Amino acid sequence: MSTLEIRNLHVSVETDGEGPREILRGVNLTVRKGETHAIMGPNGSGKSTLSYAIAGHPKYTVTEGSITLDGADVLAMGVDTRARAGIFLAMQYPVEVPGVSVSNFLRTSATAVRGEAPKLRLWVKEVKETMGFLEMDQAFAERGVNEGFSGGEKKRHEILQMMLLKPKIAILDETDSGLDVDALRVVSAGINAVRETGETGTLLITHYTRILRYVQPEFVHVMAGGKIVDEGGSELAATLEESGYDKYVKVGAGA
Ligand SMILES: Nc1ncnc2c1ncn2[C@@H]1O[C@H](COP(=O)(O)OP(=O)(O)OP(=O)(O)O)[C@@H](O)[C@H]1O
Repeated sequence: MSTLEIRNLHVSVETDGEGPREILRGVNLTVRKGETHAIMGPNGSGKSTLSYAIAGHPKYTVTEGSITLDGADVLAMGVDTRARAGIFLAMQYPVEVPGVSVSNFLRTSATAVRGEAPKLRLWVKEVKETMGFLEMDQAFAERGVNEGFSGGEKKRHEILQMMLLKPKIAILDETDSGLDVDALRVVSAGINAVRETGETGTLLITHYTRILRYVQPEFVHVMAGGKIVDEGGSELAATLEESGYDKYVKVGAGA
């Protein structure tokens, strides 16, 4: 069973001129295959830092603790090895890659992750069908990656990648932000389609409960001040909608 285990994770970021700053201060989290976890929390609590640390962003240094995937030391792996091991990050702000078409990007990514090129005819069919599922115009396949895409189109493209790459662990960093109602419905359907295979563990980072009406997590974790300060089931998300994060901000800052 695929399991991502994070133990006592401390992460620092290199600041401009002020040396390293500790952002994560002892995060513990276990995500198993088939499970959906939501990480919620106020601005600046460390949610994106957690996602970057798992994916291997070079600006973030793990100073203490461990991350393992099926027992293998993720921290000893480079970014590309992590992706091949089955870790996928849908970024909060997807970057443009001008001059690289979506179709080339997707096929190259799939070849790298699978270790061999997908059979062309089957691959083309799969990409077409998945784009259809996500209600994306097929013309996107020939456009530069994220080049001139709207915010919502970028997020659909992230989910398209996830559906095609079929990761063991999918980290979705604010995939819901900036989506209109229709895009939210379609993106959520994509997340649920992957989830229903039972093969992927999902870490859904969000501020809002809006997406959790479509994608119901079994586990909700609240992050504040670089730590997980509360945990529960989907009922916790409903409580947060009512109460906000105020009480957690104090807990996160205090300890
Ligand atoms: N390069 C950096 N230099 C200085 N501070 C940084 C840097 N990168 C991140 N931080 C700080 O780390 C904290 C956590 O940021 P992070 O992006 O992980 O929070 P977040 O919970 O994802 O926030 P949001 O919900 O607003 O996206 C913030 O206070 C942020 O300013």
